[in-house]
Amino acid sequence: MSRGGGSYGEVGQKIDYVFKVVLIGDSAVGKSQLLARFARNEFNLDSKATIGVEFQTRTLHIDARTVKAQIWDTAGQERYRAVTSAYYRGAVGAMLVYDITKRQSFDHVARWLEELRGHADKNIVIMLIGNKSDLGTLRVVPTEDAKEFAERENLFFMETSALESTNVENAFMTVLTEIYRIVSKKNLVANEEVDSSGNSSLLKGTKIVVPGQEPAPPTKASCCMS
Ligand SMILES: Nc1nc2c(ncn2[C@@H]2O[C@H](COP(=O)(O)OP(=O)(O)OP(=O)(O)O)[C@@H](O)[C@H]2O)c(=O)[nH]1
Repeated sequence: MSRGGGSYGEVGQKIDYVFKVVLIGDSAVGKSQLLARFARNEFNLDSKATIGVEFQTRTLHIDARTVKAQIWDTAGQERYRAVTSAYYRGAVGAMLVYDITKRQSFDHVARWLEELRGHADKNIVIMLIGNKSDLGTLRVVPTEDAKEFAERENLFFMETSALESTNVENAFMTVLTEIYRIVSKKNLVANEEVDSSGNSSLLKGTKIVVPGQEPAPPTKASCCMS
């Protein structure tokens, strides 16, 4: 996340903030398709497993500010995953995804949360996502179970369908708006703490990504249902 003197986006637009948000969760729960839907409004039913890591960006406006959402995606499968610490570094938001038709993907959510909390900033905004809500007849994870888990763990929660484009925009915008809310509140209180490199440190302990200096990818409960 960043706030600096400002940089300019693809169309010469001034960027006020860059928010890094990571996608995590088991393989095949739909992380890449949620990203494709949010970043490009696309969906691919024959999506291949992610190998390594990639990110996509989308520039949007929150409260008259220009925010670049930088959404990172890695493989759910251990052997294809990116280097964990590098993946979480600088993240100010996380989407923890499970598949409402795969019990195991929900049972693993606690483990993902543990990894996330072990590596990411403690102020990170987390959204639990039950994806594939279009497959209602195959549902094995009751909405209530996930909602209770999210409330207990203090996470946002939504069920989405990347296929039908249900709640995808809502889920990402909720996280990005919450990040923005925290940042602007801190901004008001602290009137910007500035570290030795000149970066403002608005989320305590969070590494700030200066606009225009996106890191290269490493090599190798409130609830809403619509
Ligand atoms: N019915 C339905 N299928 C979906 C949805 N989202 C993703 N899929 C399908 O689920 C499969 C896996 O989707 P991916 O987005 O590749 O899953 P992933 O979590 O990125 O998987 P890894 O890269 O292995 O971690 C693909 O066949 C997608 O088309 C959805 O909302 N509804």
